[in-house]
Amino acid sequence: MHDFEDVSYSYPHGESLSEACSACLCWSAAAQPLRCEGWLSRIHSMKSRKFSPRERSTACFLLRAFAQRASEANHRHSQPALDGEPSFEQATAQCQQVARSGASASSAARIVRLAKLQAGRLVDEADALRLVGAEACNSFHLFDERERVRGSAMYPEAAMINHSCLPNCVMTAHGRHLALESISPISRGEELTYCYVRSFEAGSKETLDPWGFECDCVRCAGTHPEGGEGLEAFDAKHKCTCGKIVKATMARVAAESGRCRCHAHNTTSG
Ligand SMILES: C[S@@+](CC[C@H](N)C(=O)[O-])C[C@H]1O[C@@H](n2cnc3c(N)ncnc32)[C@H](O)[C@@H]1O
Repeated sequence: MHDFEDVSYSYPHGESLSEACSACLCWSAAAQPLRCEGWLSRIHSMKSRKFSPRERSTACFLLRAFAQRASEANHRHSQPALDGEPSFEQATAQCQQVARSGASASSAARIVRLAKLQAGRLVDEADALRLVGAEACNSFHLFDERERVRGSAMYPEAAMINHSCLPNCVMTAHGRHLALESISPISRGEELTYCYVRSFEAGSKETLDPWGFECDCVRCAGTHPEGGEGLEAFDAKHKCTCGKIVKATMARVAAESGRCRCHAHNTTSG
């Protein structure tokens, strides 16, 4: 098991994956925010209500990203703060405080307003959308023992690993640790891949649709050297009854007992 200790960004109190995102802002399925038309007006309309931890963390992430960007680009740094608005440093500190303590409706609204203001001044809308998408696309959910999402974390090394519908690894979360385990022999120099989606429907374009990229893996490109038979053999060996791609032993146990063990496996403490 490999521990990715460098958790550079995390936020507590995530919400259940099964809940639909109320504002289409930040959703586990990555690139969804990128497609959200009129994102800035949506964030604006959030002023009127208390917003969820997921939404809050997106706003916080944006502010931090903008703050970092500003400190890297000195000429931008010289822009004066808008009347009555805090500096980047103050805004970032506020964000962190809100993220730590949980936001009241008014401070949440303020953070959102700040994010919108800073976004408007420092990055264009496309850039802001790209940032939100990148955050969602590159972070991993942390699950509790009942497989509810309790948070998300950015693991920079793990974020470099591409998806495949015919992967040679599986990624599992053990508390705050991610484990990347091989499920088939891997040649030297061969790319490591795992399947991004938890319930995998072979050949279904919709499965990956929310991620916003077109998969070019061997299965999707139709270039498996053994053709359909090779794919069927892989699925028979590695597809759990729940649809997830797992280690062969787990798929076998699920097939024999009729009971999926993915949940237990995912929540085993590392
Ligand atoms: C978590 S990142 C993986 C690392 C990324 N390839 C990089 O170089 O930073 C996810 C992004 O990688 C690309 N990607 C991952 N798997 C892919 C696949 N099977 N086919 C095409 N693009 C893929 C997509 O652009 C996706 O949004």
